[in-house]
Parts: sequence; C-alpha cells; structure tokens
Amino acid sequence: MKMPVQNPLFPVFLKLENLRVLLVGGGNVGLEKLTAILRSSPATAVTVVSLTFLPALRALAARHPAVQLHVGSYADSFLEGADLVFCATDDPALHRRIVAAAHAARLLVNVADTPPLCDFYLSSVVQKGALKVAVSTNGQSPTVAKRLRAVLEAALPDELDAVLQKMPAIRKQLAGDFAAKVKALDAVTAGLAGAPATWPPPPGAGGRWPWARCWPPGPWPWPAGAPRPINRWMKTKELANY
Ligand SMILES: C[C@@]1(CC(=O)O)C2=NC(=C\c3[nH]c(c(CCC(=O)O)c3CC(=O)O)Cc3[nH]c(c(CC(=O)O)c3CCC(=O)O)/C=C3\N/C(=C\2)[C@@H](CCC(=O)O)[C@]3(C)CC(=O)O)/[C@H]1CCC(=O)O
Ligand SMILES: NC(=O)c1ccc[n+]([C@@H]2O[C@H](COP(=O)([O-])OP(=O)(O)OC[C@H]3O[C@@H](n4cnc5c(N)ncnc54)[C@H](O)[C@@H]3O)[C@@H](O)[C@H]2O)c1
Repeated sequence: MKMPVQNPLFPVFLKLENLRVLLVGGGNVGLEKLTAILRSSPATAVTVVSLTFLPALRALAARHPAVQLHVGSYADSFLEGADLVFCATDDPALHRRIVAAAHAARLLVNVADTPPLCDFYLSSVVQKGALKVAVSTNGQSPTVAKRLRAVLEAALPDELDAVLQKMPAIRKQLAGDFAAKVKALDAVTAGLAGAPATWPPPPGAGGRWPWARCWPPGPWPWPAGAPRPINRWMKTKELANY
C-alpha cells in the first residue's frame, strides 16, 4: 500500500539575488519577511510597496542599496518586472486580489501567515559559514521550526565551515574519474557520518566529528590532558566510546 506523503513541499535554494522581488506591506510582518530575505540574500533587488513604513524597515532598506521603497497603494503594475511576490499587509481581501493577479502572470506568491494562499513557505534557516540548513514543518508550526533551528545551530560544530572551505581544494587534488573521486570524497568525509574517516585524520580516530574538529590539522593525537572539544551528539551518544 502506498504511504501518504507527510510533507509534499519540494525544497530548493533560490539564487534570490538574481531575481526581482516585490514585497507588499511595510509593517511588522513586512519587516519580518524583508529581514528574512536580506539575511540570506542581502543584495536582492526588493521593491517594497506600502501605504506606510515602520522606521525599522526604512533603516533596514537604507543599509541595502538594492531595496527600493514605494509609498502608496498596491497596483497590479508592480507585478511587471517581478519574479517573486510577498504579501504582508493587514488586508486579506487585497492579498487574495494580489494572488489572483500574480497567478495570471505566472508568478509565485508567499502570503505571510496564510498557508492556503502560499505557493511557497519561508523556512527557519540555520547558517554556519557556507552551510545552510532550511527547516519546514509543512506549515504545522513555525514555532517548532524556530526551536529546531536553535537545536541545529547548537549541534553543528563551527569547524564544519573550515571543512567546507577545504573541500574544493581536496577535490582538486584527487586523481581518477568521477566515480573514483566520489569514492575518495566519501572516504574523507566518513567521519562526519559516524564511521572513521580514512584520510585525514589517521585511521582509528573515533567520534562523530573528529575530522571536522581537527581540520585544518591541529595536534593529533590530542596531547595527554588537553581539553577535548565535544558537542551535544557526542555527549549523548558517543562519549562512552571516545
Ligand atoms: C519559519 C518562519 C520563516 C520566516 O517567516 O522568516 C515562518 N514563520 C516564522 C515565525 C512565526 N510565524 C508565526 C509565529 C507565531 C507563533 C505561531 O503561530 O506558531 C512565529 C514564531 C515566532 O515569531 O516566534 C505566525 C504564523 N506563521 C504562519 C501562521 C499561519 C498558520 O500557522 O496557520 C501563523 C499564525 C498567524 C496567526 O495566528 O494569525 C505561517 C507560516 N509561517 C512560516 C514561516 C511558513 C511555515 C513554515 C513551516 O513550514 O514551518 C508559513 C506557512 C507561511 C509563511 O509565512 O511563509 C519564521 C521562523 C523564523 C525563525 O525564527 O527561525
Ligand atoms: N505583527 C504580528 O506579529 C502579527 C501576528 C499575527 C498576525 N498578524 C496579522 O498580520 C497582518 C499584518 O500585521 P502587521 O503587524 O504587519 O500590520 P501593520 O499594520 O504593521 O502593517 C500592515 C502594512 O500594510 C500596509 N498596507 C495596507 N494596505 C495596503 C495597500 N492597499 N497597499 C500597500 N500597503 C498597504 C500598511 O501601510 C502597513 O504598512 C495583520 O492582519 C495582523 O493582524 C500580525
């Protein structure tokens, strides 16, 4: 029997800085959405149309030269030249009109806090250097998404970014065809998934993130008595084997 799909949303990572965004509404919710957009993609060209603007939104826009503010009422003409639309006013009837006009123009729309009118949802975002993890609960609970973000932020080691920065150079050093490279990269990163990494660190190293923690190479093995970095997963699962 086919199992029902619990969450049919399809996750993607948009190059938002290559697109043009229309945001309608410059109040509290508009500020939240603009903050989320610019935190991930600060150079995005966002046009914000609103009758009024919160001072904090004006200040945020002033720090981002690609953001333009238009004082006035929404009109369908603002959809021309937009790739993506966000609605964040206090007028649900206006939101329904914007969605209809945007769909007629084949545009995708997010209506803040209104799942049935959304073509896509925003997610809670965990950022560690180049790593980005997006969390969605399929709209069931943004609060749980926010809590999970905090859990993941604390659990993922900061050193992970150093690992990511090194990976392109390591990949370049590898010889062989595509399949051989994939095999070598799997071996190098095995430590991230719990198995011992085969290169570096030296064989036999235990722990879930030993490679992440000692890259760029630090003292190995750890000098006797030196404090060893640990993380939450090690505490709960692997401390006994460490
Ligand atoms: C993740 C995040 C991204 C962002 O917005 O940047 C986000 N909401 C955030 C926070 C948040 N929003 C709300 C609260 C108050 C507490 C609560 O109600 O839970 C809190 C918590 C807080 O502020 O502490 C109010 C709210 N939001 C929605 C509804 C309607 C409903 O639930 O039916 C209501 C009730 C409105 C009302 O009652 O009137 C709906 C949506 N909110 C989504 C995203 C999409 C689903 C995401 C998913 O799949 O999980 C979706 C469907 C559409 C969308 O807006 O894109 C961001 C966390 C950022 C972070 O901190 O990490
Ligand atoms: N602020 C919150 O945390 C929160 C929480 C839950 C629900 N809500 C609901 O979300 C909605 C928005 O909340 P808010 O706090 O951002 O409200 P807000 O009043 O601060 O902002 C609404 C914005 O929409 C703009 N606007 C209204 N009509 C417009 C039009 N025709 N064209 C262009 N702009 C227009 C207004 O000028 C204003 O800037 C409200 O319905 C509110 O009840 C808000």
